[in-house]
Amino acid sequence: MIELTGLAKSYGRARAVDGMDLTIERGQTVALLGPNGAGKSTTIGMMLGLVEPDSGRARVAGLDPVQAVRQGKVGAMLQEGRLIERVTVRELVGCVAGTYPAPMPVGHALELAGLDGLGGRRADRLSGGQVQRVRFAMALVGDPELIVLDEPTAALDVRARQGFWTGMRAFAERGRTVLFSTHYLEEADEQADRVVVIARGRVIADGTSAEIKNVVGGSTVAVDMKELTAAELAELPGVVQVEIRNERARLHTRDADATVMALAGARAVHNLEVTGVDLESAFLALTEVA
Ligand SMILES: Nc1ncnc2c1ncn2[C@@H]1O[C@H](COP(=O)(O)OP(=O)(O)OP(=O)(O)O)[C@@H](O)[C@H]1O
Repeated sequence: MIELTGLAKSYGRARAVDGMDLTIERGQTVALLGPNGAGKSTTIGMMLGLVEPDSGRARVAGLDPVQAVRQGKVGAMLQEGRLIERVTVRELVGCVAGTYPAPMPVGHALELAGLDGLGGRRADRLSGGQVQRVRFAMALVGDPELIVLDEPTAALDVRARQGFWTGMRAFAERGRTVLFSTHYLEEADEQADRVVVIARGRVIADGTSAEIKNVVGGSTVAVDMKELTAAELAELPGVVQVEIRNERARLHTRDADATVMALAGARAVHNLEVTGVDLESAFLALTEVA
């Protein structure tokens, strides 16, 4: 659905996107995760044909991004953009629907975006969170093959955020492709099939959130020390570091399953505890070393 090859864009001396290669299959929900200034918005801008790359190529649904947008294959929700004044929410969303070849009924888009009851409200008399939902309805009303959302939940409170993701999942379940950028690691973890971490304009990690966690720290396996010495524990499969405190060993491992199996083989499982690295630590470690 999306194919970026060697995509690059600089603003003066700042290299916003620095040779981005990324392929996203149809039907995937992908999070683009990265710190401020990582290049997420610039990448999205190039995918939508809004930003001209210096080099490399972006293809969307096999087309040049501008063509893909013109043919109604893409819906987008960008970070800024005021709504047109003096029209109702339903009129506004209906107007956007009219620019797509096969839109969904406006009422359905309003429902997915959590706007039922607000269709008759003037678009310039809404709260920040409601505006955000109207922009979501505008992005999905065309029933596009791909929806691209740049930090979609930035202005939403916890409840509105939950509502937003319910609507987004319902949309994704129609077999649609979703790409969203976020700083919220929990969102990437919970909502995406795949997490692409970018820093300094490059992809630095790409996989399921479980895989991303594994790349960095894997897990910690703790056991009471009995049968094995510290040196023997350090030799177990997956183990990268051993800490011993009060007769208890904490093994940092890249493969908790293999480590635990080996411990079991040595009959050295006593008070076993396995903890995973959370995505937050994985993300920080990745973006620091990038
Ligand atoms: N129009 C512009 N003019 C000059 N520099 C820009 C412009 N847009 C982006 N940049 C620079 O390019 C880099 C990448 O910015 P971009 O907005 O793509 O990152 P981002 O990951 O979306 O950040 P954020 O999470 O803060 O929105 C930053 O260093 C930014 O200052």
